[in-house]
Amino acid sequence: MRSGPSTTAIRLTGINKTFDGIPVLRNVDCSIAPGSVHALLGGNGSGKSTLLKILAGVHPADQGGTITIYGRAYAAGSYGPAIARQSGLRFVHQDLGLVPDLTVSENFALESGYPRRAGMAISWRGLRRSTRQSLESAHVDVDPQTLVRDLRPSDRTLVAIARALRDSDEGSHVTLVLDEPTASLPQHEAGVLLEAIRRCQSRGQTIVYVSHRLSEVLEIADRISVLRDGVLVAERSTAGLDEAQIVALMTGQEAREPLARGMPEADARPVLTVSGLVAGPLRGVDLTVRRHEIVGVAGLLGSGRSTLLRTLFGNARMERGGLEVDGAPARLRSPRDAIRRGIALVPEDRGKDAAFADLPLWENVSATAIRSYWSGWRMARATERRDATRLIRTFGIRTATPNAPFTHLSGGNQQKAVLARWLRLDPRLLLLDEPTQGVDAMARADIHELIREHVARGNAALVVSSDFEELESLCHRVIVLRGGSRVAELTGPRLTEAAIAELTQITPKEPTHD
Ligand SMILES: Nc1ncnc2c1ncn2[C@@H]1O[C@H](COP(=O)(O)OP(=O)(O)OP(=O)(O)O)[C@@H](O)[C@H]1O
Repeated sequence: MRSGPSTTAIRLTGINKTFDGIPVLRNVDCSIAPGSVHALLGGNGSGKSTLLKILAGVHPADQGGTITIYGRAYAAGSYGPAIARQSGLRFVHQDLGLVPDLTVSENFALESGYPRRAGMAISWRGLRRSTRQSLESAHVDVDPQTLVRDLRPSDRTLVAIARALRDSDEGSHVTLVLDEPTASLPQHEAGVLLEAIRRCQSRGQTIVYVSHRLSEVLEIADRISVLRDGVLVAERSTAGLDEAQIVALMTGQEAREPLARGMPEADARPVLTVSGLVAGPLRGVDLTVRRHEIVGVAGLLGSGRSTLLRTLFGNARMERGGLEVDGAPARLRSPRDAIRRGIALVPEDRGKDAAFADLPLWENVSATAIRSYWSGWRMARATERRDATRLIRTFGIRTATPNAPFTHLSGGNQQKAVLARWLRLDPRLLLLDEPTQGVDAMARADIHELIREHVARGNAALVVSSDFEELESLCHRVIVLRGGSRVAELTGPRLTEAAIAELTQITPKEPTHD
């Protein structure tokens, strides 16, 4: 740890934030020690991102609080992005802000500008050199000439970190703030990132870090601060803490036991039978999903896992193969065909693919059922709204009002809303792509329970997830895809997180896109 006069890197005192008259952060006091890894935890919607945005100067806090960085105090109301930057704060947000079709150096130049030679021509060599230096000093082993889209996911995050740290001088006070850096990474790639965080810490940098992966937090963080409904309810060392204690801090209640994974009958009728499916990267995949069954699909990026779901939802062209739904041959040429056959898809990117971002929450929940409110000459809007409001309650979606725009909901609540919308159609086959990415431990348990209840009613689910722990705890069976082929199936005692991780990774080099 660096020696210096200040025993606190960042101190927040009396921070309040109100959106449209609704308090989101209430009198938050929080201290972060220099050279520590400090995790900011809390359920979906508890106020973590809002607090980080206040620290970045993106959202102004309400008048009255103070932000102190290495001994310099700023009134929260007059704090802004320039002060954050001058004070050595560097942010990496979840959507890394990298342009996939530009090279790593060009992405660096987007923020720092292009170096110029005399005569004002861009010095491409100078740009590559300075980018290489920044990557080397952050120990990131990536060629500056590579296109960002060709990098593996953990390298993209490392590049974003190196870019954030690029002009931070040795010995200066730097605080790296990471908002859910491992949320979209498969477990083995998350490990690479945690290593990078440890290296930053060993160089004396302070790291503030938001994550829902509690095992990871216990592995890497020195201290945690826990927000519950906008109030900071605990700040303590991770020494001696376990996951159940953290969940109890986040919820104010004892941790719940997960529901048992009931086994489907071996001779249950197939809901879906796929034979010899060829589509995009998929090279002849066979698959059966039965009533009462949750089947997981594991594979690295490029294995074909998302193409499989898209094809089954009529969103990607099936080049060859056979498909049966409930024992009858099916041709799924569009999502409409799929929905008619009782198939629903909850996609991975709920912001882009799944939601009507500007519409209120209740209309988003209602979107799949609009026709049932059309009575020939007018829409029964009041009934529609009342039903949606009931669903919002049943699904435990936390919102101040059903009228809130979808984008104002926190990540986990957005995911529950999208799930609510599809489950109300009672689909025979529910397709889920990364169902709990960015979702807190409690909402994750709720979502798993909703999926289990749905299949218990005689339906089936097919789940793609990079979170192998999720596949182990949720699924009855997991198939492993590699390079477009099905290479293994795990059931019973062989279905473990470790076995899935090993089987997905055997080939070292695979394309990076589905
Ligand atoms: N721009 C906004 N306008 C109105 N309300 C907002 C806005 N941004 C966030 N909120 C509300 O503030 C509360 C806190 O949201 P925030 O995104 O900080 O939660 P979070 O702890 O980061 O959640 P998650 O873990 O799901 O990302 C939520 O109720 C959210 O709906």
